[in-house]
Amino acid sequence: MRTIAEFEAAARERLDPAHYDYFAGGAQDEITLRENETAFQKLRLIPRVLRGSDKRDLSVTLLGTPSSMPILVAPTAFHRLAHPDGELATARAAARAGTIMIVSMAATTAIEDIAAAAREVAPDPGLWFQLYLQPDLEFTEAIVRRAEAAGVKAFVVTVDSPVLGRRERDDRNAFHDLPPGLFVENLRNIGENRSGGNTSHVREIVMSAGLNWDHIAWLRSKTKLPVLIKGLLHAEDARLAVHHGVAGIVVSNHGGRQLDTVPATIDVLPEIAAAVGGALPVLLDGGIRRGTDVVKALALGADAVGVGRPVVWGLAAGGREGVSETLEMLRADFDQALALCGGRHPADLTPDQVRR
Ligand SMILES: Cc1cc2nc3c(=O)[nH]c(=O)nc-3n(C[C@H](O)[C@H](O)[C@H](O)COP(=O)(O)O)c2cc1C
Ligand SMILES: CCCCC(=O)C(=O)O
Repeated sequence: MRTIAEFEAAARERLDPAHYDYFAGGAQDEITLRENETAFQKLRLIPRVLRGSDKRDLSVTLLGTPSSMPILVAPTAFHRLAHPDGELATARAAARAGTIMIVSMAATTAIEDIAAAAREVAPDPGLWFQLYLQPDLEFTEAIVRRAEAAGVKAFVVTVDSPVLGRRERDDRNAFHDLPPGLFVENLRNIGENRSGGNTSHVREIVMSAGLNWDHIAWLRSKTKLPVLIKGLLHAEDARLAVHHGVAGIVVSNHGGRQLDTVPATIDVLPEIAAAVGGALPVLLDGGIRRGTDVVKALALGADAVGVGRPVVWGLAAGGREGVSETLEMLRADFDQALALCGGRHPADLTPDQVRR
C-alpha cells in the first residue's frame, strides 16, 4: 500500500457497506468533510534551502507525554466494527510507533484491556482518553476513575457535540445499533449501569447540550491529569480555553461529522494559534492524509495533528499491521516533506512557508 487512499479502497472492499459509510461519512451535505481535505490541497509550500540536516528529529512532547512524531491517533469509535481485534490492534500499533493514541470513550474494547495491549508493546505507552461529559456527573466521574486507574495520561473532552450531527448515510442505512456482541465497553460495568445495560446502541452515549465551562472546571477539580478540549473553531473560545486553564486544545470539526458547512480546520488554525499565543499546545485534526498536510498544520501553528479515518482504514485493511503501516507511511511522508522544506525538527516550520 502506498497511500491513505489505497488503504481506504482496501478497507472499503472488506467492510460492510453500512459500516464503511459510518466511518467515511460526514454530516448532511458533507461540505465540511470534503473541505477538510481540499483546504490542504489549496495551500502552497515555500521550502527553505541550505539549512536542513541528514538526520531529522520528529519527536515532540505534549503535556508531558512523549511522542515519536507529531502525528497522533485521533479518537474514533467502534474499532471492532472495522476489525475483530479492534482497539487492541490500534493500541499495539500506536505503542509500536511510539505515538499517542487518544482512546475514544465509545471504544468497543474496555480501556483496561486497551492499556494492557499497549503495555505488551511499550512499557509506558502514551494513552489519552476522550470523554463525552455525561449529564450524570457521578457516572462521568466513575469513567474518569476507571481511565486513570488504567494509566491514561490526559483527558480530551469533546465539545463539538452538544447534539449528534445528522449523518444521512447512517439514516439511509438504518445504522443505529452495533452488531450483536459489540458494546460500548467503557460504559459497561460501572457500578449499576445507569444506561440500563444496553450499550450497543450507537447513540447510547448521551450528548449534553447543557455543557458549559463550569463542567470543565468540575472535571479539572476531579483529576490531576491534563484536561484538553477538542472541537473548537472560534478564536474567542480558544481565548476562553486559556482563561479557564485547560491544558490544551484540539482544533477540530469532528471530521465534518457534526455541524456541516463549518470551515476546514486548517483554515481557522492561524486565527486560533494567534489567539492562544503559545499559552498552551494547539492540536489539529481533520483531513490529514499526507506528510505535506502535517507540514502545513505545524507551520501554521499546530504542535501536533491527529488522524482519524486513516487509522480506521489501516485497521480495516490489515488489523494491527495495517495500522502500523498507515502510521509509518505518514511518518515517512512527513519526514520527507520536512526535509524538502529545509527543516530538521517540527518546530523549524514557520507560517511564512505556507501561501494561500
Ligand atoms: C468513524 C469516526 C468516529 C469518531 N468517533 C469519535 C469519538 O468517539 N470521539 C471524538 O471525540 N471524536 C470522534 N471522531 C472524530 C475524530 O476524533 C477526528 O476529529 C476526525 O476523525 C478527524 O478527521 P479525519 O478523519 O479526517 O482525520 C470520530 C471520527 C470518525 C471518522
Ligand atoms: C455516540 C458515538 C459517537 C461517535 C462519534 O463521535 C462519531 O461517530 O463521530
